[in-house]
Amino acid sequence: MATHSYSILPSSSSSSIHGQNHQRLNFSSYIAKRVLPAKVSFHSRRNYHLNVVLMQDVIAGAVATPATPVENETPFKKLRDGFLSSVPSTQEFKEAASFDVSKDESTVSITVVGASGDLAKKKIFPALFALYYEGCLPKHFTIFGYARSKMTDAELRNMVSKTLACRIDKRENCGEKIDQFLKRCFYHSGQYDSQENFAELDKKLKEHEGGRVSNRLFYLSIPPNIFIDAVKCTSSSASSGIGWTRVIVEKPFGRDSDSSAALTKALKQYLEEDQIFRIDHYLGKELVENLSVLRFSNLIFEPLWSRQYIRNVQLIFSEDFGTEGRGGYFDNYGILRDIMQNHLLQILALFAMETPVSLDAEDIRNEKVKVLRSMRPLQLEDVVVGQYKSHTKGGVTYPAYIDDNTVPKGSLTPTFAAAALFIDNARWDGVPFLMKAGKALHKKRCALLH
Ligand SMILES: NC(=O)C1=CN([C@@H]2O[C@H](COP(=O)(O)OP(=O)(O)OC[C@H]3O[C@@H](n4cnc5c(N)ncnc54)[C@H](OP(=O)(O)O)[C@@H]3O)[C@@H](O)[C@H]2O)C=CC1
Ligand SMILES: O=C1O[C@H](COP(=O)(O)O)[C@@H](O)[C@H](O)[C@H]1O
Repeated sequence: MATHSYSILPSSSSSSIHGQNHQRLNFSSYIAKRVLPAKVSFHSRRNYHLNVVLMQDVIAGAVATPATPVENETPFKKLRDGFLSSVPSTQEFKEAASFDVSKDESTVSITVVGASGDLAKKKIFPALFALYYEGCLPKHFTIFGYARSKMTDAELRNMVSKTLACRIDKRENCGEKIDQFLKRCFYHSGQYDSQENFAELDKKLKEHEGGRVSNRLFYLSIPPNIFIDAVKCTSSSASSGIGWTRVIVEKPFGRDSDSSAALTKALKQYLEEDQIFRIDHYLGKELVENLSVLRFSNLIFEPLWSRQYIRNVQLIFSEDFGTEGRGGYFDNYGILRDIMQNHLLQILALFAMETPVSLDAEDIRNEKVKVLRSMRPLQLEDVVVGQYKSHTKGGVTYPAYIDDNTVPKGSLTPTFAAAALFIDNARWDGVPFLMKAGKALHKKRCALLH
C-alpha cells in the first residue's frame, strides 16, 4: 500500500470552489442501465435514482424502525413511497428504454472517445459489458474506441478483456459472453480535433450499421479542455444521419464558473440540450443513492437532520494510489476540480437539501441549487492543499506526484485538499461541512460521517 508523505503547497496554488450544478444523469455504478438502446431516453421513468436495491434491506433491518407512525397520505409519505418503490429490475430497465431486444432493427453505435484512458478501462468498458451481459443492449450494437494512441482492434480487445469480469449474480457463460462482447468492439485511432479522422470513423460506423436506423452515442472520456474539439468534429463529421446522436460529457465541467458557462455555450453551438448528458458517477453509487432513501423514507430522521443534532459533517475521499500516468488530465485540474467540486459537492448538496416536492429530477435539482446558493464563499484560510511526495516503506519506493512522467516538471497541482464549508441557512447555520480528498493516501475509501 502506498503511504506517501505530503508537502503543503503555497496558498496561491489553491482554488476557491464555486458550486455548480450541472450534472443530471445518474449512472448506477457506471452501469448505465438506461442509456443506450434505440429509442431510449436518458431520463428514467421515475426521473431519479434507480439503483437502490440494498436500501430496502437496510430499511427493513439495520436501520431502527420507529414505532409505527400514523400514515396519512401526506406529501412526505408519497415521496417516501416513491423512494422505496424505486427498485428497478433488469426488465424494468428494458421497459424504461422502450426497446425490444429481439425485434428492434435499429442500431446503436457507442464510441468511447479517449478509449486508451483510465476511465474507459476501469469503468466504461466494464459497464458496457455488464449491460450486454444483462441483455440490456439492443440486438444490433457496436462499440468503437477512439483515441490518439495507435492500437489495432485486437489490441483494444486485449486491453478491454483484462478489465472485464462477471460481477453480476449469475455467472453462467461468462467467458462466452465476454468473447461475444469483444467481437463487437473495434478501434479507430485519430486526433480529437480532426474532422478527417472523425469522418473515417463515420465511414467505419456506417459499415457496421448496414443501412439501418442508426443511433449514435459518444462518450467523452477525455480531459475537459478537449471536449469542444471532439464535439465539433463529432457533430460535423460523425453524427447520425438517420437516428439520434447523443454525447455524454464527463466532469469536471470547466475550470471555474466562466469556463463552465463558456463550455455550455460552445456545446450548444453543436448540440441541442437534450443531446447532452452530463455525468457524475458518484450519484450512482449505493452510498449516495441510499442517502436519500435513508433520509426521506424514515420519519425519525427528519427532526434529527439539522444543526440541533449534527455537530459537523465530514465528506472524505481517499485513494491509495497516485495519478499513475493520468497527469495529462489530472495536472490541469487537481484534486479540487477532480473530486471536490463535483463528487463531494453533489453529496453535500444531497445531504443538506430540504425535502424536494417530488422525485422529479428538476425538483431535486432545485433543492440542491438552494443549498449551493446558501453556501458561504470559501475562504483561503479554510483550505489546506498538499501534494504527495516519494516514500519508501518495506523496501518499496513509491513515486512522488512529480515523478509521474505525465506530470509537468515542478508542478504545484494539489493532489490533496481539505476544506471547511458553511451553509448559511436555518437548518445548517454554524455546522462545518468538512471535505477531505486526496490521492496516494493510506487507504481507498469514500465516507460520509456526521
Ligand atoms: N479515471 C477515472 O476513474 C474517472 C475519470 N473521470 C473523468 O473522465 C475524463 C478522463 O479521465 P481519465 O480517463 O482518467 O484520464 P486519462 O488521463 O486517462 O485520459 C484519457 C485519454 O485522453 C487522452 N489524453 C489525456 N491527456 C490528454 C491531453 N492533455 N490532450 C489530449 N488528449 C489527452 C489520452 O488518450 P490518447 O493519448 O490515446 O489520445 C488518454 O488515454 C476526465 O474528465 C475525468 O474527470 C470521471 C470519473 C472517473
Ligand atoms: O472522477 C474520478 O473518480 C475516480 C474515483 O472513482 P471511484 O468510483 O473509483 O471512487 C478518481 O480516481 C479519479 O481521479 C476521478 O477523476
